[in-house]
Amino acid sequence: MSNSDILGRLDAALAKRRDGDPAKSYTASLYAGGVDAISAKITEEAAEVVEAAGADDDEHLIHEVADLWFHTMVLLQSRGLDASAVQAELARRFGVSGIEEKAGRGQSDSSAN
Ligand SMILES: N=c1c2ncn([C@@H]3O[C@H](COP(=O)(O)OP(=O)(O)OP(=O)(O)O)[C@@H](O)[C@H]3O)c2ncn1[C@@H]1O[C@H](COP(=O)(O)O)[C@@H](O)[C@H]1O
Repeated sequence: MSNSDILGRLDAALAKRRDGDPAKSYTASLYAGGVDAISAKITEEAAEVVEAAGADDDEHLIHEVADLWFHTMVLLQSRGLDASAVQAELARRFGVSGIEEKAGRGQSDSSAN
């Protein structure tokens, strides 16, 4: 399958699972567990990414990052959001140095560290 706009197509599939049967759809079972259950899964997947980062197996690392992305997309969907919102935020940040952006935060947020 082409990977063109895969995040958009996956989001459409995840949205359709909102009324899905948890016994037949893994995504529906995640929604049924609520934000706490989805977040716990994200913590687990993030740890698997970190573990894979320490090994010399690129395919395994890609597999684990895909699992993490998938579960964060389910979390966004559970809040009525989708990947396009994150893509828009990354686009907004694009070309802005992370160091400059963080320094600029202090002008409007005195609690920034
Ligand atoms: N992209 C995914 C996707 N990525 C990961 N997963 C599931 O996420 C779970 C990951 O949990 P685990 O880490 O415990 O799984 P694991 O196999 O033990 O993995 P490792 O521990 O070995 O890393 C597995 O059940 C995977 O099948 C996904 N499940 C579904 N999708 C997409 O979502 C669509 C809807 O899926 P259903 O809701 O299941 O119909 C599918 O058509 C896919 O496009």
